[in-house]
Amino acid sequence: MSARKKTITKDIAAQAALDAFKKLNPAVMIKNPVMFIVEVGTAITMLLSIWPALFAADHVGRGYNVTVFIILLFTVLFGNFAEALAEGRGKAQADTLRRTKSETMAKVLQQDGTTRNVPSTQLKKGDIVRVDAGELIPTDGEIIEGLASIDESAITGESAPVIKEAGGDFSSVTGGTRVASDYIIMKVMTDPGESFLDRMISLVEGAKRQKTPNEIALTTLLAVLTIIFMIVIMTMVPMADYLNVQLDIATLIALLVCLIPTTIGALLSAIGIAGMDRVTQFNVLAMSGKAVEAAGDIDTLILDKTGTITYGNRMAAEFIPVKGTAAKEMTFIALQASVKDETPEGRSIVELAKKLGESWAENEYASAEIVEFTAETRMSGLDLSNGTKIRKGAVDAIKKFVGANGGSIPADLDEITNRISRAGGTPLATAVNNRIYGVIYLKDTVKPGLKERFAELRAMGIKTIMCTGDNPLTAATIALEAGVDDFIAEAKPEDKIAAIKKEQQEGKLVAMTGDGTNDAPALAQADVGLAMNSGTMAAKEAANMIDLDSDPTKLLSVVSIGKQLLITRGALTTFSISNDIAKYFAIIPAMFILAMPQLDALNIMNLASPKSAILSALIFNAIIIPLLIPIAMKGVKFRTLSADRLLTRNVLIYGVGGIIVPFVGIKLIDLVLYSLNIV
Ligand SMILES: Nc1ncnc2c1ncn2[C@@H]1O[C@H](COP(=O)(O)OP(=O)(O)OP(=O)(O)O)[C@@H](O)[C@H]1O
Ligand SMILES: [K+]
Ligand SMILES: [Mg+2]
Repeated sequence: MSARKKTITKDIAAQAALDAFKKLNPAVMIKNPVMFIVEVGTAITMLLSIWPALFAADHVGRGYNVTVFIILLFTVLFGNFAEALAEGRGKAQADTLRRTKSETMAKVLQQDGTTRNVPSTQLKKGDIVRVDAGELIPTDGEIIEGLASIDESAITGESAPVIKEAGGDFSSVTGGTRVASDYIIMKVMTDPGESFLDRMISLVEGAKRQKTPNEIALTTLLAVLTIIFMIVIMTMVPMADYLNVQLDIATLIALLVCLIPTTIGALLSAIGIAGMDRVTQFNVLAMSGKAVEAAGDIDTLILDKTGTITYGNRMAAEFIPVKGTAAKEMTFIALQASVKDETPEGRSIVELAKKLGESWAENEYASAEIVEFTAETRMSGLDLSNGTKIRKGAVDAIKKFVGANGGSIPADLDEITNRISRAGGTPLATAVNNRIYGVIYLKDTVKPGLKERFAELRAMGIKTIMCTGDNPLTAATIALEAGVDDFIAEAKPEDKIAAIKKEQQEGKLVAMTGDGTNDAPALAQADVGLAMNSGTMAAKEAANMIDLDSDPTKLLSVVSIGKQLLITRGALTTFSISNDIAKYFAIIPAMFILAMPQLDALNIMNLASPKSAILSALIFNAIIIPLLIPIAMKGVKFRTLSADRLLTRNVLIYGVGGIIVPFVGIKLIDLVLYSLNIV
């Protein structure tokens, strides 16, 4: 958990206070129907403050109109302030990010091998750029040559540099980060204005924030309630006439505002923005509020193994020949199968072979055809010009390859593979044409602390499934070590999608975390796709969330925040509506008591006067908004309880509380107004 960004500062609060006035613009307010009605009421009472007899004969006086106008104005401003405050931290963060986006000169490689200086803002997709130690990476791209340590602190806030290299899942670099040592040659992958940093800025700033389907539904419901109460208030006019109770326009407006759900109306968008902001504080970029909400309802989490559950730096640890093959021969074949393999696995095999004394001439394999690794074939290797096919890859894939060439499977192959797999390693079988020579042992490390966090997810009722291209035995070992509930082995990209679709068809919401290009389609299919920042560009583009710290258990925090967001919205809606009901019973008896003494039984509040009842309720209605801002921003306290118990608890606290609090609050305000001789 990171608490590296400061919460609300004085600057943010001051800016929010200013923005609260700017947001009075009716064109902006109309998006929030409840508060728009309050604003219209504010405008009408403003007119009445100037011309008390504008619409009807005046019998309340200017002072009363002015009072109602001021309270209404504050009601609207408080709501705007809540929203502006929620936006504040993101805006401040966007400013900081913008500063890192300083224009740099990029060294673009020309056809003839020389470089030409081009401003970073003019780089286009496909340009090849050289970046040396100490220089800023001008824009997003993929390393095509070199290995360098990159300082990504400008984006992740993490000061320890990360190693990035050509080939494999760690080749993507982000504009605005810095090459700390060595150099890289990179291929530009984004056009101007569409870089990760650009997207990040507009995200934290909330520039493209859209209402989530849940928010739209709730806004509609609140609008309907508002219309119903408008009708209720209008029917009150003839009733009051009949009873000889004089109801003036300011009072009717005040009554309406007290009864419509202004509390949730004022806080609704702040709750959503604050939720997204809280996700950002955990160093996760959420592309939409919808994704955060979906995270709150996740049933199943599908994780990719390599690079997500494990660190993903699978290194060759040992070459194990099958019986009848000499160790030296096995090493040589492993080397041949990997000389042109640019993945980290391939390079680590070459390294190990070198360490074991193998060497080869500069252009020994110049005429050989490279067979690149794909997640589909799960093999890689070389086709020599004499027709010899050298391969290494997943054991089942190599078995099929050798079988297709008429070869047989060595008797001890399975035993060797099982030994590696049981240790959690990845076995790569090596073969030439129809003969298997042995197995390469790739070692990887499970990230620490996963077991505890997966246990927490289980306690929330979320099932974790690891999905890997590796063999079932390795998968089982790693699954056990990491503590996931289930695993799918020998999975090709389409199997990952199928796994997600299967869960979705059962009506479940599915989250997926992954880092590789082969994970991209699955990340897009999932309801919540969380890509590791360490991963490929394709994964990051397909996902709707990116974890800047590349920690798969971060999803746990995101799930908590999502749940908290949904609960907070539910709790404050409950509170708001029960508040309004309570206000109804507080005001109406007080208003009609003179005309209908029978109402005295209902007049439990015993307020000073009908006027005091109205003003006290209206003041309470206004100040409850800023009082609830902290809850809207931080979210209601959230514990890992079952959904049922959470619901009961919240209905009790916010429903019953919502009825009691206004009675106490209104009575107190009434006493104050009375003692100050205001009413
Ligand atoms: N460079 C390579 N050459 C040949 N075979 C490889 C290479 N890298 C991986 N493999 C084999 O292909 C399998 C699938 O690899 P892939 O990277 O698609 O999935 P994975 O990383 O094992 O699983 P995950 O989806 O968890 O990341 C690996 O388990 C391994 O057996
Ligand atoms: K209200
Ligand atoms: Mg992978």
